[in-house]
Formats: sequence, C-alpha cells, structure tokens
Amino acid sequence: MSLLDQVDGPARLRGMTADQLTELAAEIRAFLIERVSATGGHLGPNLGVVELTIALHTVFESPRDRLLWDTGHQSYVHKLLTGRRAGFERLRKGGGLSGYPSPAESEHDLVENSHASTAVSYADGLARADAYAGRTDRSVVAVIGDGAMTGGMAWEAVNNVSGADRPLVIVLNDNERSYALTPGGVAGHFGDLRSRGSAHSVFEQVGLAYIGPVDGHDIAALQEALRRARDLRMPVVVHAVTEKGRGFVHTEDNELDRGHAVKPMDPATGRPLSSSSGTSFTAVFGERITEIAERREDVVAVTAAMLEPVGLLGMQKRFPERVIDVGIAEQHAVTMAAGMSMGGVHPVVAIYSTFVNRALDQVLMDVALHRRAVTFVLDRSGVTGDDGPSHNGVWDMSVLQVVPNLRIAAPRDATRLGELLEEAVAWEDGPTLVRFPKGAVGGDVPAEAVFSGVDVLRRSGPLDVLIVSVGVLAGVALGVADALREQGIGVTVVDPRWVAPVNPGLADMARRHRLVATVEDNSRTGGVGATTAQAVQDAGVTTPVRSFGVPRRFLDHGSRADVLSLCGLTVQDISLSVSEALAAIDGGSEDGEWDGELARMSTAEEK
Ligand SMILES: Cc1ncc(C[n+]2csc(CCOP(=O)(O)OP(=O)(O)O)c2C)c(N)n1
Ligand SMILES: CC(=O)[C@@H](O)[C@H](O)COP(=O)(O)O
Ligand SMILES: [Mg+2]
Repeated sequence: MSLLDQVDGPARLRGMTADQLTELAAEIRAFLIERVSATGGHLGPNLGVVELTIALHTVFESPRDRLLWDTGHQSYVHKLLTGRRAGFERLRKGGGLSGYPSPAESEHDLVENSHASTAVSYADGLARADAYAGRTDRSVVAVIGDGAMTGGMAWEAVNNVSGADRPLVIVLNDNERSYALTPGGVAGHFGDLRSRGSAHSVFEQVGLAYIGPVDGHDIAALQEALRRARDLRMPVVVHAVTEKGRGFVHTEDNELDRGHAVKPMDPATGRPLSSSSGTSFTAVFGERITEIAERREDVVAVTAAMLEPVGLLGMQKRFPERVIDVGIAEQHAVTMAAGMSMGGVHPVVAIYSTFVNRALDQVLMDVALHRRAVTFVLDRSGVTGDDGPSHNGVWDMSVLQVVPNLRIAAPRDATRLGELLEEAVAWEDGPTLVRFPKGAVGGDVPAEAVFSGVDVLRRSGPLDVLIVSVGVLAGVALGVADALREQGIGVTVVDPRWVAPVNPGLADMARRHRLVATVEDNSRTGGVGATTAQAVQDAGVTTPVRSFGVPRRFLDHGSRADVLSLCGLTVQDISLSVSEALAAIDGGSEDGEWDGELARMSTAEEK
C-alpha cells in the first residue's frame, strides 16, 4: 500500500519520517499529474504547493488550527491529506469533489469563495474571535499567493493585522505568477526578498514579523520556519518560494501560465484530449478588439491578471503598450480606466463577470456618475459550471442594471458580439458593457426583421406569446417557440441586443401579445426579466410577464448544461411553463395554479 493510500487524515502525517514525507510528496505529485490530466483543473498551482501543504499539515493540527487557502484553487493537496483522495475521480464534476475548499465536504475547509485576496481578512477575524473567547491553544494560518497579494483587500488586512498582539501566520506562497508573471512593485519587492533575503521586508516595516525566504519545496526547512512562526504568537509572514507547475514537464515548460488551469490532456504529450469545437466568444472578442485597436489608437485594454483567459494576448502582441495588466486589482482597474478616460483614452476593461462584483462602487461612482466612456467586457457571464458557485457570472445584469448612464449589451452570437463591441467602443456619452458566456460561440442567429431597434428572430402564428431572448439563450428561446407552435400557440421571439436601458419598443410589442416571457442566463432577481416587466407596467401595458432565469441561490459545481437544466432554463421546462401560464390566462380560474407554481419557484429560490 502506498503512503498516500495510508493517509486518511493529517494525523497520519505526523507519524512519518522525513524520508517518508519526501516519498509521499512524490506520490502526490504523480497522483495529481495522472488524475488532473484526466479531469482537467488547476494542475500548475497544486504541483507548486505539494511540499508546502505537507509541511503545514505536519506543523499545524487542522481543524483545531485553521488553514485558510486564498482563492482556494491550490487546495487539491490539502484535500488529498484530509481524506478525500477517492473524490478526485469526479473533480469539479456535478456531485463530485469541488475544485475549491468546501465546508460541505470537510471540517478542514472553512472558506469556499475562489475570489482572491480574502484569506488574511478571514484570518484576522478568526484570530480576533479566538482572542475574545480566550482561546490561546490554536493557530490561524492564511496561505496566500503572490498574485493574490496584488489585491488591495489583502493590504487592508495587513494594515489591520500589523502590530496586533494576536497570533496569526501568513504564508506567502510566492511563485512569481498569477497566470503570467505577477506585475507591479510589490512583486518586484518580493523578487528582492527572494534574491537578497536580508532585505528589510515591507511586512516588517508595517509591524509584522517576517521569516524567509524559505525554499518552498524543502519540507524540513518549511517545517522549521512554520514552527518558528507558530511559536511567535504574533502576526508573522513566512515567505515560501515555490515553483508553479513543478515536477511535470508540460506545466514547467508552459511559459504562458505554468498550467494554471489545464483541460483534460494526455500526460505523456501534454496535448488536450479533445479539441475545442469551433471558436469561443473569448476568441471572437480578442480578434475584434485587436482590429478596433488597429483603427482607434485611443483604445487601451485593461486586464486584472487574466490577460490570456480574457482573450487579450493577440492585442498585447500587436500593441504591447496598449494592454495593461494591473494584477488581481479589479477596483483599481476600473477607477484607473475612469482616469484614462478623463485623459482622452477609451479604455476597454476585460474582466470575468463574477469578478466585476468586486468593483461595483468604482463602476457606479468613478465611471458612471462621471459619464466616463469606459467599455466593460464581461467574459464568463452566465452559468460557468465547473468552477462552482462563486464563479458563475449570474449577477452582473442584476447588479449593474441599477447603474445610471451604463448601457448593457448581451450578444447572442459572434456577429452580434462584433457589432455590439463596435457600438460600445463608439459610444462616447458614458460607460458601456458587453457580456457573454464561457465556451464555444455556436452558429449565427440572424434576425428576420428589426422593430424599433429590437431584432425579431421569429414571428409565427397569432400574437400569443412574446419571448424576449437575452444573449446566448437565443437557441433556447427559438426552441421554445418551435415547441409552442406545435401546440398551435403563436410566438414572436425578439432580442433587444442592448438590454439596459430597456428598449421602449418592448412595451409596444407586449401590448400586442397575451403573454411576455423573458429568457436570460442571469439571476431572475433584478435581471432583464424584472426590468422588462417594470417597463411594461410603467407603459401602462397589462400583458403579464413571466421571467425565466437563474434562481436566487448559489449553484453547486457541474457542467454548464446540467446547471442550466437544474435552473429550468431548458426548452422543455420553459415551454411547459409558458403554455401553463397561457392556460391560466385563458381559464382565468387557474391563476391559483400559476400562483402555486410561482410560490413553489420563489421558495425554491430561497433554499
Ligand atoms: C478577485 C479575483 N480576480 C481574479 C481571479 C482569477 N484568478 C484565479 S487564480 C488567479 C491567480 C492567483 O495567483 P496567486 O495568488 O499567485 O496563486 P497561484 O495560482 O500562483 O498559486 C487569478 C487571477 C480570482 N480568483 N479572483
Ligand atoms: C481560480 C480562478 O479563478 C480561475 O483560474 C478560474 O478557474 C478560471 O476559470 P476558466 O477556466 O473559466 O478560465
Ligand atoms: Mg502565484
């Protein structure tokens, strides 16, 4: 039986010899390469923390000592050492192991949010709670990457932790990278510490103790440093120098991102097991923004440490000085863009939908209040699936529709993405936003006609149902139309393209129909369905509106298709609900049934 097979929990580690721990590290590395090559996932980050995680679990006694993993994508080794080896068969699959820490999975996991730069704040809170309760027999350890240390929130926490008389250990997992090399002066300072060692660290200058740099792959050296930090009983940083992707040729040689997030691959060759079908929304954006930058030298792109994932590699290669990587600093990215706009630049800020939540105040106050012409491009909008509840981009239209002056577009296909991006960058009277989902872009969905700026995708039969289709769910909306037509129900399917502010033409169309159904890959709460219903009502139109979107709850990880199906965003579910709603309207008395359905839906949302 291998050493890894014997590890049913961290206590087993504490009985192992140094040689056994070294052997265990080799077994874990081989396991990760074999398993994560099969499932896909964050192989690079986890290969970089094998020895560090072993050292942490031999020096600290989880769960009494709390280990917090910033962002959490590097917690696979932690999961292996806390009895979850079998779960890796279904890593990031529906019903399988989450790709991030998950309190629902284990008492050893406290935080699952995958949004970076939060661990030191959680740790400060836990340390204060221990102090209030007089608990002096335990430690709090925050493991945070050099990339996550470019997030402002991490420095807010350092400011509050410094000088405190509470024990708190911060392990800086410094591999010089987010995806790409970590940008900025803080990363430069870490480089000085790595090379000069004795340099006075920024941490000591603000009142924390500093231990390091330590070889992040030398278990004994790490254990010695962690024991010193544990016994200091004050805020202390242990600076571990690690290599992202260590021990696997296809991640070590990957200059782009050291295998940060790999797709299922052949571990022998490093080649993906399946070639992606067709082009992606991301690729279409990347090509188009580069073309626009050719024509518009005032256009500058901004990324928050995700240059390649958001599709800006091509523009960076063509115009290196006009693509800015601010690190994991979305708030700075947005307000810096406002400043650039004041200086005559048209910034295009490319962020994943879920991460724009970080910068709501900056979008609202620094950009929109000042009517700055900044274009936001939100990739991974809608259900993303595999990365779990904190990565779905299902809140952007709810959160950002409240922003005055902001115009929001949701392209349904590649052609509309190109058109809407051009329109957004051409708009100089305030901010614009274009949002699209992860993955393949699918075929074009042409309009049959245009009615007061709204694309009419399908018009057939009597004026029974108006389906307002938002973005990429056009395929589902047209499928619903086909299903309803088979029942003799007349359907008009429209796509407003610009969803905020609501096109008044929609109220005119609603007036002519018996029912309106909105379909969106966003939360129902505050989504396009809600604002469309409000606009219809405000226009004095009494046509009822039913909105189909993501329920108001966190969605467990799973494939995008499965999660959308769980949300009821399928042709079958929507067409059944629409025909029932029509029947209720026709029958009058069945309102009770529909009210019952709504009641069921709303309780489902609260669960
Ligand atoms: C607020 C936020 N923005 C962007 C991301 C996307 N992201 C996930 S991991 C990562 C890089 C993290 O770098 P680092 O903290 O150094 O960890 P490493 O992967 O190097 O171990 C980024 C940018 C995120 N998780 N959270
Ligand atoms: C951990 C993190 O936030 C990212 O690495 C995320 O996993 C990216 O997901 P995509 O695969 O959609 O780019
Ligand atoms: Mg890093």
